[in-house]
Amino acid sequence: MTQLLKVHGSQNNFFILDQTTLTTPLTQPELVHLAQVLANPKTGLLAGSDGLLVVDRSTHPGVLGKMQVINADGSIASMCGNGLRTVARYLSEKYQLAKFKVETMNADLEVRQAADFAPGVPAFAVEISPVSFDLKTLPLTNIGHQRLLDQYVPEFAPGLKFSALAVPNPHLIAYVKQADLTGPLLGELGKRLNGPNPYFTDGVNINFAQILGKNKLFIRTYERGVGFTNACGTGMSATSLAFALTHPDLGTFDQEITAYNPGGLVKTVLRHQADKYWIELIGNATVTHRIELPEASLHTAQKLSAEITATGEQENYQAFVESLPRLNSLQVFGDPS
Ligand SMILES: N[C@@H](CCC[C@H](N)C(=O)O)C(=O)O
Repeated sequence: MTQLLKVHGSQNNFFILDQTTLTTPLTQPELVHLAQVLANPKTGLLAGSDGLLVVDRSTHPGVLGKMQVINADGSIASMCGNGLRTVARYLSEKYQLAKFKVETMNADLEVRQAADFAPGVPAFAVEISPVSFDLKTLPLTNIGHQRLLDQYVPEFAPGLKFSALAVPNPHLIAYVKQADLTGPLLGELGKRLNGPNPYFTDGVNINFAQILGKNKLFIRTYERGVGFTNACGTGMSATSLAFALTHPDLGTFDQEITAYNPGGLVKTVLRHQADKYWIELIGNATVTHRIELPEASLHTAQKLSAEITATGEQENYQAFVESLPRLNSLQVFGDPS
């Protein structure tokens, strides 16, 4: 029998599979197929997920493990901030370490255990980097700019100013009024820029943020490869950085920014050294279920008959979100699993 974990960061839900525990590790096509099956609310376990986080050994010196991110549609992402916190917790418990590095597609990133967010709500802090404003790295083409920071792009939506950056996965950001945060525009733009289009040829994560005050945002994300999620860790990191650069009176470096999202909240801390930016993302790393199933069924992703045990952590998480201020109709207070 093999164990999968169902986890979340701000109710951005994932399964974790540790390839090192298998007699025969899954091939890459098997992993992609498994991710699609597990994520699907009909074929998956526990109402599906936003993706699969694959843990493996790292060959890099001084790095404890490796994370691969597979989106719900089977596409591969270079990073996942909420997911990295949960992988950090998994590796921290496996190796009894509180601070270490995890290999991701483009960088070995620092992670550390943080103070619990609330009773029974463990939290981790993870490094989000490298950051790039060069539109070639997203890629974003055919808009006549090399960088996009708080500029009107009528091709995307008239009347909104956009910023774009890679952290290193691609993000498009707009600061909006509450009507646009909850209205249909984000979904329409998300579908358009993640289908065949001349601008984001590899798709993009789109973040609409409402400015709530000094160092305070509410962020809703339409994710590439997924659709609407309860939260996107890299999205909240990128949106916090763009906030401080475009609204320096309201967003500050080296201080905590609170980023509310439909699934809860995270804290971000923006850092800038020489010409380099990076972000510390701090938030819950919750394990909701432990799932035992035969290794063979993982290879085929068929007949996923599993023994599922709830950990009880979701009740603690729900008590935490219930204590948050009611900000809008997007907030998820029910049980997502
Ligand atoms: N939910 C994630 C981001 C996952 C990857 C994204 N969909 C992409 O394709 O870039 C996060 O918490 O950062």
